[in-house]
Amino acid sequence: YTWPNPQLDELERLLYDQFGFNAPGILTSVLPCNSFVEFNGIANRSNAADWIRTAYHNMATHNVEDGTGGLDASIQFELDRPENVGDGFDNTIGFLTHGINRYVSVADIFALGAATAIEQCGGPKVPFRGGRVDATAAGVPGVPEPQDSLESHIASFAKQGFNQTDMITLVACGHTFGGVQHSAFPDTVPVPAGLDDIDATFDNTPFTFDNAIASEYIHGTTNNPLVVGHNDTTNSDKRIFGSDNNATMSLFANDADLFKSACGTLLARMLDTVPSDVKLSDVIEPLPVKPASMLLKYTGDNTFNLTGLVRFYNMPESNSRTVKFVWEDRTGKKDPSYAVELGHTPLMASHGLNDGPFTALWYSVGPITKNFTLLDESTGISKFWFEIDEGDGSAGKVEDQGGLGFPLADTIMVAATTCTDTAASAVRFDVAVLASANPSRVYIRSESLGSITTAGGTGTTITVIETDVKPSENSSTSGLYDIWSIMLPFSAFTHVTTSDANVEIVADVGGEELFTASFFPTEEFPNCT
Ligand code: HEM
Repeated sequence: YTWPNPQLDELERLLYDQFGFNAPGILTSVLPCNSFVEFNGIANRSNAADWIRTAYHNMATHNVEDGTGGLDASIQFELDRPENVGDGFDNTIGFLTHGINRYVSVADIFALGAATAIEQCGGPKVPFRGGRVDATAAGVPGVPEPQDSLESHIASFAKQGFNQTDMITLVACGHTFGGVQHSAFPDTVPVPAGLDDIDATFDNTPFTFDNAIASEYIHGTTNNPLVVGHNDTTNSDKRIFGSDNNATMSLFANDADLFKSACGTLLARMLDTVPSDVKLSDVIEPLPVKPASMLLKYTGDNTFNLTGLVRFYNMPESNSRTVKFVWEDRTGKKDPSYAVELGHTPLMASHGLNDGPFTALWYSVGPITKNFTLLDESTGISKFWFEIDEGDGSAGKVEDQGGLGFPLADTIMVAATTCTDTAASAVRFDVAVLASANPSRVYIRSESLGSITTAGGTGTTITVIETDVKPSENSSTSGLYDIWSIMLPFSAFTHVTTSDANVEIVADVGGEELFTASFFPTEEFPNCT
């Protein structure tokens, strides 16, 4: 995709900036994979298993015939059903909803959580698409249960869009993690004397993705409580795994790579099973060159202050490299003076999922001592790109998004006089508006989180808020820019999130939507005096 795209930028960041510099750190709370969540002291529980099971149970009520159900976060309202017994769903919802905002739905973070758990804990790469839409009520029931017959399981998976081989595969891919808990399935997992609860694992490696689920089953060494449980009625894995005379499970037992790649494909299909009116994005690949938080501030003394970062994906550290930030002015003119060298220290490195030995390096827009670049108000900026010189005699390289450049409109920007009014629990946004651009509308885009409570549970809602900014009296501070202002209460943009998607300023100019980078107003700007 092309930068900037607030939704895809945010999802890309959650996927690929997992560790190190500027990492949001939401999804890595799955680590370590044997992270034992203290649920009444039950060993063998893990976030990874819970996150994967939650995604499956949410998806499992999809109906291919009428296109309803799928990964739509409706599970939040379905926790009173016998088919959703167990505390793993609450655990997952509690963790993962920290990562939501107006660009990341609850359903997307459920899918991201499952994909990350699988990949970080030894599993295949699960190609990720974004754009899931949250349901606001429970869907129809229909998650398969262990006591159901094989015929009913085959029919249930067919309704979800999976054939019998897919069913065997998907159950094995899921049940390579975790196990069955006594408290949820007392009949299936009896508790030894002296213990309140136990978790009987599906294989001997419940915290990692591997083909032990298949090899132990095929070699007759399995303790899987859904295969060798004392009550054959609930031995659903036994019936499912054996339903093609063990053909599929034998293949998986003998070929770990085959199992891994089959799971990569099917788990991606599982996560991409959404109501038919939802359109998912293309698979999100890391952007090779990704600007982040490129925020222009209007200083009022004939300059703009530009802060921001750029991430170069898969770039090794080098002492001899120089990276230049080069721009074009408001009118599209270039000039040798429109360039500045970027700052970098070896600490400015990050990495993503465990799918290869790569590092991403970050550079700061401006020398590291200042971390900003001053631009001239009279000439401004319209787009930028990067020029990389490895300092080893090789030819320099231009990174300009395939010739497009990276657009940066100076039509609207936040003014440095923006401030926090603690007494009023609000932020006064001062917005510098390029008078000649004559925008038909300027507004602040933010969100508020709410909730819907039903008999089956409480779900989080994300409401986008648009607050219009109006021209203020005595607003003109220079011939070029006017300052428009609005007070916005904290309630419109503060909530539990460690993501940096917070507010942005948007302008409609000649039918085009221009927007600033997202920023945290209360962090970026001082108290009003
Ligand atoms: C016929 C289909 C299935 C049945 C009957 C079934 C049944 C079960 C049962 C009874 C548990 C124990 C839950 C608990 O004690 O809290 C469980 C756990 C689990 N299931 Fe399934 N399952 C099925 C398919 C799947 C699929 C397709 C996946 C994912 C791809 C999956 C992923 C998991 C995971 C990861 C756990 C472990 C949860 C934990 O340890 O907290 N299951 N399943």
